[in-house]
Amino acid sequence: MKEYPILAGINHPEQLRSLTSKQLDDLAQEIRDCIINTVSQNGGHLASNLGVVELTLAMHKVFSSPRDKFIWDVGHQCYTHKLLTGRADLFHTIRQQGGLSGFPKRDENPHDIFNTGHASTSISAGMGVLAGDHIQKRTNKVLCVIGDGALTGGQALEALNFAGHLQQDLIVILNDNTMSISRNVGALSSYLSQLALTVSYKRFRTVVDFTISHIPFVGKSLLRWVYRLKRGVKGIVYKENLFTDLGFKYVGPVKGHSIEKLTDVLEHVREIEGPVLLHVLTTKGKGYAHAEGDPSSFHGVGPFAIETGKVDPSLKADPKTVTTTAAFGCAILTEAKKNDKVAAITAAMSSGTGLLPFKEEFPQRFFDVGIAEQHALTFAAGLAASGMQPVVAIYSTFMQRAVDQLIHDIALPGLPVVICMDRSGLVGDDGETHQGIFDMVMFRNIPGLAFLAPQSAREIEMSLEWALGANQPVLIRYPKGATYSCGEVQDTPLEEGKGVLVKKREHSTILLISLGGLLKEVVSASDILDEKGLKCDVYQMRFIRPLNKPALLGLLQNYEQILFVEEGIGSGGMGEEIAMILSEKHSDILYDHIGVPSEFLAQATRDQLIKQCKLDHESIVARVEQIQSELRFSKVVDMVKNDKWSPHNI
Ligand SMILES: Cc1ncc(C[n+]2csc(CCOP(=O)(O)OP(=O)(O)O)c2C)c(N)n1
Ligand SMILES: CC(=O)[C@@H](O)[C@H](O)COP(=O)(O)O
Ligand SMILES: [Mg+2]
Repeated sequence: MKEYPILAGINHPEQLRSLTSKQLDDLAQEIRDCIINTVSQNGGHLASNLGVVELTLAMHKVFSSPRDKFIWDVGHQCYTHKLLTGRADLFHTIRQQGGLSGFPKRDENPHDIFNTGHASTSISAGMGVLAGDHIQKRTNKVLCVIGDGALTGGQALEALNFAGHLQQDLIVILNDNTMSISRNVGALSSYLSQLALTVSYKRFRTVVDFTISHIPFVGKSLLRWVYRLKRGVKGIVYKENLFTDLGFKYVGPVKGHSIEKLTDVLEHVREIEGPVLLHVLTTKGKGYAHAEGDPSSFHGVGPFAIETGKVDPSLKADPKTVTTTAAFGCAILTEAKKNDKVAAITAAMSSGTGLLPFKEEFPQRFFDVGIAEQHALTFAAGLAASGMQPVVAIYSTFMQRAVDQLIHDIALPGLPVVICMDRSGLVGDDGETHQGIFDMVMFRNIPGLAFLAPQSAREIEMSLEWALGANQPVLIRYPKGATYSCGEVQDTPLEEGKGVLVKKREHSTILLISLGGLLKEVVSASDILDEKGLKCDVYQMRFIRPLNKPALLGLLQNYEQILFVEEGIGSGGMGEEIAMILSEKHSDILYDHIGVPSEFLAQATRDQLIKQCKLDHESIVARVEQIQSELRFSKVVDMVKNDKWSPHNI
């Protein structure tokens, strides 16, 4: 911390109160440098964090955290808050295994009042905390910081509705940088831009006030006329707006990069009774030219070189590697070229889900609905009801938002909506909130829904083609990162309910079954086992539902031992279903299954998490060997029991 002398002296945010204005500005610069340096090494949400340095400093100066409670929507902008609340020393560990989380976490620090990661929850949570504090006769303040992107989420609007009704002293700070991950979209976003124009209006008014009012005789009436004209021309409502209509007091818009100004405004806001919305205008990426110039690319980044803003060449993926995201982006383009009914929908994740090429080529059939997963699914259902073939591209973790829409609006009426879930399985450094490990246990038993799990680029292509021809709801899940293929055998055409035997060895008695994004680990394990003299085959499940049970049983009966490996929660997962299918017919086959433990998994790299969950190739080998030795042991016991013991018999 030597390079950040002021920051190093801050152990508690109260200390900010003794700093001069100049020291606070210097501290803001130190914090920016610290965030840029750390994120350039660990990766993280750079642009969003750089945008709220001054706002966070002013909040901590005016209010008394943790007595006053700060709730950060999404939570990806909490780095300055972490740095000011006794975590500066550990900041270099952010988003790393065993280190600080990239999001607020209650069990990490008492200043983290509420865990976040998924968008649009802060106002609901803040209302709950405030109502609870009120009942318990506490007099603290509750502040929710929500971005213009997160405000597009339905839950945020439900909460505004409730806050306006309850009329408790909630402070909502709207951090408006006109950006979601990509440029923010929707009527609300346009409305906020209109509202933001009142800043220039106010400045204009000050100048006009002074000059016109000094004109003899006509000055005052001319001034009134100019105000009217200005309002009329830009359609600006100066005081009343959507928020005041909902029962909030509205303050702003305020420029968000002067600590002094923000401090003044927050001191004023602190005294207001009833719910208040402070509208702050910030620049995403503020203070780092590369991020200001391209805030989308610097929203969430991996390690990069500070000078150039580019990824360190030594860390770049092999250019031949095709990611699952790119494979899907390519596949949907191919389908859309063949079929003009194919439409694509994203909930504010056009870049992350690989839909940018589609958006470019078919803008009429592309819909970014904002951070609104529930709406995305029911909107897709509506498109399907009108005869279109909608494809929703979404992260597995965000599908959790839309379970009822999937069941009630899509599966129940059997509407042909295809849902492509990227980042299914272990995602890594975003941690608990973003792991895509629940989708299989949540969705594998929904009637009428087909569910596929491709691995290679060709399989992603075939799965989408199959789904669009199936005339039923279909879910397709694929992992984060590179596609994986065992070669030509994996290009075998897709057959409903069946997988593919990707490794076949002579006289093998062991079968490894892979489901999800772990085929590479499973194949490596089989190679190691083969070298050790344990012959095993590898089967890749392509369908989670429907399953062709006779075909599956026909395959399974050829083996003495089967190990099922899935990248999803093991308890209640497919491994258990296979156990049941097998036990009905072949209870003599030794069967075991491994999956992700039923736990919330904190941040680490994807590879570290695979190891931690004992799903890596070494752990798979160890598991097979352990079962083999148990098998040998039970054979010996049987022989001894039957008086047939001989070392040559095992
Ligand atoms: C439910 C949900 N959907 C999608 C996301 C992915 N996501 C994270 S941040 C973000 C944009 C947020 O924009 P905004 O609230 O304006 O914050 P900014 O990054 O501009 O500071 C999105 C879409 C998420 N975290 N949660
Ligand atoms: C905070 C958030 O939800 C997103 O920014 C998410 O971190 C994106 O993940 P990817 O980097 O995998 O697209
Ligand atoms: Mg924003």
